[in-house]
Amino acid sequence: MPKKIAVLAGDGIGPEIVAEAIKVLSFLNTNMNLGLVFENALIGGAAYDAFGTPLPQTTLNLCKNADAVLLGAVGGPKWEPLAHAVRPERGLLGIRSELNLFSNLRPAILYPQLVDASTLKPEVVSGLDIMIVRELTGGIYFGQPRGVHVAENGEKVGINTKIYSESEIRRIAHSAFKIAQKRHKKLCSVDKANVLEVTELWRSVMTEVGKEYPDVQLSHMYVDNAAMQLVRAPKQFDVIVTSNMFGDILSDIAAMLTGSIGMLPSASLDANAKGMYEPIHGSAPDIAGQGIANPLATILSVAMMLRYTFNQPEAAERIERAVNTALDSKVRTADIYSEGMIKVSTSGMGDAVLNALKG
Ligand SMILES: NC(=O)C1=CN([C@@H]2O[C@H](COP(=O)(O)OP(=O)(O)OC[C@H]3O[C@@H](n4cnc5c(N)ncnc54)[C@H](O)[C@@H]3O)[C@@H](O)[C@H]2O)C=CC1
Ligand SMILES: CC(C)CC(=O)C(=O)O
Ligand SMILES: [Mg+2]
Repeated sequence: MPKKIAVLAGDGIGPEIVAEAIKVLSFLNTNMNLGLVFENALIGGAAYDAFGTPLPQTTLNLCKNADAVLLGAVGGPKWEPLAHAVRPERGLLGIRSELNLFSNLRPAILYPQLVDASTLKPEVVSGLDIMIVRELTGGIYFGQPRGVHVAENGEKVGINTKIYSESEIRRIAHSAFKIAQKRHKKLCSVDKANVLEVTELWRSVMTEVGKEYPDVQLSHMYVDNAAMQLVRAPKQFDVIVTSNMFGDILSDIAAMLTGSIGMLPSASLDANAKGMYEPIHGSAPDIAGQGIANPLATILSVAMMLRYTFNQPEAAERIERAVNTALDSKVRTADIYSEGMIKVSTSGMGDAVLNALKG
């Protein structure tokens, strides 16, 4: 039975980086007889332009019937004048929510070849390997009420609401503890429990769930301190678990420790590890169409897909080793380039990974 992958390239650099990931995955598909089939669909601004909605029903149906989804990125200045409800980003939030992808894994690993590209000193950052577990279908990006209203005094007010139920916190807690058990057994829950009641609940549920995982050392940290600690001494962390918006922000910080936001992949999983895989960055309108975007985050997202959804650890490791080999050969896209390296385009980097895979 073939396994179907829905491919949603999206906007901006999305199509450029997804093309490289598909190049790599197609090779492995044939070489290792993985039985994968691909089907493309529109999401985000591209879908809005074609159908007037950022998440067409046909795209949603395809994703629901697929075994996994590969996504590039959505959004861009072209769609910013639109009402929020039809903006590209709502298509992304919609698909995450419709597919119940509550557990977003964002590993931040510094490849040794990129130590000089990190914003931190080598002694602070070399060997960095942390996992951010971000709750993805709740919190302030989804809470109601939302919107801009005119108050009784005639003034406009903007409203977003951060809501978490106990069950939402409990399920992301279990995801994070299970991941920590397979790593160094250290979990740091990041919240703002000193100010926000919703995260006071977050902290108490984390502590309660922690009793079921006595082998994992649980700590708590306020998000402002966590942002600071990530750039002061990031190797103190093993696994971080946090809410939707805090995880969004902290993972962009963590990305720069690895040299570039173009290096960080992600897996967004439901309760059965059916998932959507995407780089953590956006559609990078400032460099779109120039063929200079770094495709490694998307290629590494495909490795996560093979590991988490298709249970093909050997195929995943082959991709990760090939990325290592490509970096050993000194090829660098502009975002991770330094003196003495060989500057390559988006497809040049994809080719380097492909050639490494071919051995
Ligand atoms: N998952 C998604 O689809 C996301 C979508 N967005 C959307 O993307 C659009 C642009 O957002 P920004 O805030 O500019 O964030 P962004 O992540 O798209 O770009 C931030 C900076 O990082 C650079 N960058 C990003 N990916 C790169 C790559 N692979 N290689 C080299 N450089 C890269 C960009 O050139 C830019 O200078 C917005 O519409 C935003 O809403 C933002 C984040 C995630
Ligand atoms: C639409 C945004 C929530 C996307 C984003 O910034 C992310 O998921 O990292
Ligand atoms: Mg983000």
